[in-house]
Amino acid sequence: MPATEPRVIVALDFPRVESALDLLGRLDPGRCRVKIGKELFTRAGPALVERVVRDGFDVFLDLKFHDIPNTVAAACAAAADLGVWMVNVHASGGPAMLAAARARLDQLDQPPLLIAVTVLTSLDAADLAAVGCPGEPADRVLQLARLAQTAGLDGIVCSPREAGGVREALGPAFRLVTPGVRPASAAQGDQKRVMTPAQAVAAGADFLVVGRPVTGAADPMAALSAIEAELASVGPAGDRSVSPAAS
Ligand SMILES: O=C(O)c1cc(=O)[nH]c(=O)n1[C@@H]1O[C@H](COP(=O)(O)O)[C@@H](O)[C@H]1O
Repeated sequence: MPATEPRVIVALDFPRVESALDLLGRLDPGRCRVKIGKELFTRAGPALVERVVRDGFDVFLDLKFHDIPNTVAAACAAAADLGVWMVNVHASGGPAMLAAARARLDQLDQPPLLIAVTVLTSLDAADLAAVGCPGEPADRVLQLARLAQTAGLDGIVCSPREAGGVREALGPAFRLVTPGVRPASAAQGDQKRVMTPAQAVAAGADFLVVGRPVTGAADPMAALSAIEAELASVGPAGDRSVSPAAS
């Protein structure tokens, strides 16, 4: 992606809609993207998504669809109707579900980017074993990333720790969206597989999803600026000169 494209996606995870609107009013659509996830969507609904799109933001609608193929395909179409830039589904929904979502969005002139969540960044190897998937998160991420690429998805969500391996295996055009991003001074919270912003980009991440390090900071705009400054220090790393088709 071009080095000038905003890499940071601010996760608007707030218990009050007013708090999200307050931060949005201070953000610049040319500077960052925003993510509307389950918390804000459940409180404010599609009308808020449409409003944020109207305000000029690229919106990642993070509802992590995971259901039977027909239901997920229809939900993706509904998300696209809101004008969002990116939607996500769980890769573990399987090949037919991924293919159905892809086929449905392919009917549109300007579909949003379709991204598959691989292994949640809050899980480590012990958590995976507890749900019947023993092994290293990196191996499972790569397996699910291959599945997503084969089904024609535009990229995946993974932790920055797996970005390097996936990038090497699946090439420069496959979008890597990484939450689990923590500036060195930030609390890890419930995230188990994390890296700093600079490390994430150096590893090959295209987009960094950042929530609490910005939204929970005493001065969110200063926290965002510090992340941007850290990314600027990485230079052109990650600039693989691939233009996102749908951005
Ligand atoms: O799909 C996501 O965005 C996502 C996937 C994942 O594996 N881990 C993950 O943290 N996320 C989201 O990314 C955001 C991370 O927020 P912070 O941990 O506060 O930076 C949250 O909104 C999560 O819902």
